[in-house]
Amino acid sequence: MSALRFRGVALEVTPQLEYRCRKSKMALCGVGRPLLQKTHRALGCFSKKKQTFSYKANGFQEEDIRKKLQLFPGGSIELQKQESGIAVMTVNNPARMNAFSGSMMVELEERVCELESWTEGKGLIVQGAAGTFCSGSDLNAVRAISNPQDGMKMCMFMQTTLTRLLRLPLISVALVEGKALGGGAELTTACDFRLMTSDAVIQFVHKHMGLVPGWGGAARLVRIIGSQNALKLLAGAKKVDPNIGKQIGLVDDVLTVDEGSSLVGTERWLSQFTKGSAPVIRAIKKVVLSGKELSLDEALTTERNIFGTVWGGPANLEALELKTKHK
Ligand SMILES: CCC(=O)SCCNC(=O)CCNC(=O)[C@H](O)C(C)(C)COP(=O)(O)OP(=O)(O)OC[C@H]1O[C@@H](n2cnc3c(N)ncnc32)[C@H](O)[C@@H]1OP(=O)(O)O
Repeated sequence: MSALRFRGVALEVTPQLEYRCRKSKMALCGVGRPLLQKTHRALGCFSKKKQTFSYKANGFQEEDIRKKLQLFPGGSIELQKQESGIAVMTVNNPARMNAFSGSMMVELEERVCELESWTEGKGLIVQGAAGTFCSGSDLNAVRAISNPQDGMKMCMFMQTTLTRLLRLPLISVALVEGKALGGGAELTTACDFRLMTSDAVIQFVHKHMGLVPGWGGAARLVRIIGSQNALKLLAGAKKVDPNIGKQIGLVDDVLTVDEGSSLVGTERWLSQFTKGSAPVIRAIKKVVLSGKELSLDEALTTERNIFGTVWGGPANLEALELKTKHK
C-alpha cells in the first residue's frame, strides 16, 4: 500500500481508494452522465481525497484558488464546538452585512474540514453575526475577479465546500435572522433545516445581479422545494418571508420572540433531533443522505453497512438492557 500527502497529512492509499479514484478520473474525462454520477458517489466516501482528485480532474488546483481568494481579506468564519455535541458556525463580517470575502471562503473550507474530523459532533448551527445572516459574496471581490476563469474557480471552490458542509454527519440548521441574499441564500440550502426569525428574508437575488446560483444553491433548492417553486424563486428573485418559506417547504420553523435569543431557540429546536448517542445520530444522518443522493441499490448497500456500525453498539446494548418501552 502506498501513501499520498494531502495538505501535509499522509493518507493511506488502499486498493479500494486507488480503484475508486482511477474510476472517477476516467468518468470525469469520459463525460457520460451516469458515470459522472457514479464518480460523485464513489468520491463521497473519501471527502479529503475527493477535493484533490475532483479539482485536478477539472483542471483546477486547489492551492491556486486558495491563494487567489486570500488576496481579498476581511471578516472571519468562527466555529465553536460545544460539549453538547452541537457546534455553532458564525459568518462574521458585519461591516458588509456578513458578505463572504475571499479569505472567508478559505476559512469556511477549513472549518468544514475541522468538522469532518469532529467525531463527537451531532449537530451544527450556521448563523450570521450581528443579527443578519449573509449578503452573499463580497461585491468588492466579485468586481475584482469578474473574469470568467477566476469566477469559475471561486464557484468550484464554494460548490465543493458547501457540498461537504451538507454531507457532514451532523444534523445542520441555518438560523436565518435579517437577510440571506444571493450566496447567503445558497448557504442556507447547504443545511438540513432552515429556521427563520419573524422579520427575516431569504432572497435568491442572482437574477438582479445578472447571475444564476453557482455555489450549488439551485441544485439543492430544487431538491428541497421542487422545480416549480425553485423556478419561481429564482426567475422572480422573490423575497421569501417566514410564511411563504413554510408554505413552500423551504423553512422548517419560525422562531418566536418568547423563545429568548434566536440562538438559544435554535439550539432547543435542534436538540430534539440530537439528543442521544453520537454514533447513532451520525448514522441517521448518513442513511438519510445516502437515501437522498444514491440510487436505491447503492443506498440499500450503504444502509446495511451503516446499520452494521450501530448494531450491538453501546447505545443498542444499553437500550436492550433497559428493556426500553416506546409508549
Ligand atoms: C454568489 C452570488 C452573490 O452572492 S452576488 C451578491 C449578492 N448580494 C448583494 O447583491 C447584496 C447587496 N447589498 C444589499 O442589497 C444591501 O446592502 C443589503 C444587504 C440589503 C443591506 O442594506 P442596508 O441595511 O441598507 O445596508 P447597506 O446597504 O448600507 O449595507 C451596509 C454595508 O454593507 C455593505 N454590503 C452589503 N452587502 C454587501 C456585499 N454583498 N458585498 C460587499 N459589501 C456589502 C454595503 O456596501 C454597506 O457598506 P458601506 O457602509 O457603504 O461601506
